[in-house]
Amino acid sequence: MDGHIRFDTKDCALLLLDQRRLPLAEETFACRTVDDVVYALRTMVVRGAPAIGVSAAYACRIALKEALAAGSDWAEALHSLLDRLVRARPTAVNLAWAVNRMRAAWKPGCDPRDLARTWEALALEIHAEDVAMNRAMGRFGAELLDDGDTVMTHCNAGALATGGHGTALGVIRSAVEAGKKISVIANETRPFLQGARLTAYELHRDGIPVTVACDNACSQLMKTGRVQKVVVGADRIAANGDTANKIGTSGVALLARHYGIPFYVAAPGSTFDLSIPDGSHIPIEERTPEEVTHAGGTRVVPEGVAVVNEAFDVTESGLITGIVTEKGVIRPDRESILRAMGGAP
Ligand SMILES: CSC[C@H]1O[C@H](OP(=O)(O)O)[C@H](O)[C@@H]1O
Repeated sequence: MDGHIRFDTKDCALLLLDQRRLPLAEETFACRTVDDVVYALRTMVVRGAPAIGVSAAYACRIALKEALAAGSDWAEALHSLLDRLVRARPTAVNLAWAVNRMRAAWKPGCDPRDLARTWEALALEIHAEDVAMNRAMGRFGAELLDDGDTVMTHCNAGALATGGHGTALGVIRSAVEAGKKISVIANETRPFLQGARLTAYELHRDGIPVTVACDNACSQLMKTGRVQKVVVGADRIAANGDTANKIGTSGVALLARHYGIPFYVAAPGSTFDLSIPDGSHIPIEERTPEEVTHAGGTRVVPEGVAVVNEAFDVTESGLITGIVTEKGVIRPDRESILRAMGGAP
């Protein structure tokens, strides 16, 4: 699964596989303005913390083209456009991480043509790095899985959520590549159904056995011995290991602890936010009520009834068995994280 995030240099366009349409249709959504990219991020044409970061890196090149239309004030206009990209989604730290990395490569007073070349190369580098990190993570994580395991996942932390290969699904793919027989239970993950639509789509294409389960089946599946491991992705990991991920993840972690099932988080270094001491500081995105009031375009909640649609929750580090990173599997505690991630900012 690759090619879901592409940049057309000639057209200066970010080409995205439209994840809102999967699994029924494989359609490309073309972004030629920052407005297009912000729309794509907010409506989850592209989603998944690392994929959001990679897309934003390419989008900086679009922002530069747009800013140059402002003439002599192009630098000020560009900073404003980059700020709009960062504000598109608040929880996944990879978005700000990628844009900040692009900004750091922008030498004040440089010729915009040089900046365009620098940014195009850097965005490609960020994309390639993400895939390489996922493969390194996969190798480390695959050692945690045993032949014959059924692994529960939540949401989609696959190739579609990253630059390629995936984080949680990257661990599973690498275990299969190493010859282990792995099956997956993919929690459907209401309300956007990333598990039912995207994880199932990815693994079915790969020939990896996958069963979709209702989110509320989790306890029953664990209690009856049908889950040996849990591996999930992450959107932001605080310095103490508290981890923000798709809503419902903390409940899965609590149930895994109750039933004595190892619970792993797989995430690259770009997902760690060492500037915050614990998960209470992680902003939680509130999404549109329509994602809850409607299913498949049909209203399922009576008009006038309130809904809550927080897109993420935070799993306390004490519920996490280990964090799989490109640098190895680390304990979810401040000392281990700072040692692995090179110290506090
Ligand atoms: C590879 S981590 C992907 C991470 O992002 C997802 O959120 P969303 O689909 O809203 O972007 C979910 O939390 C995944 O675990």
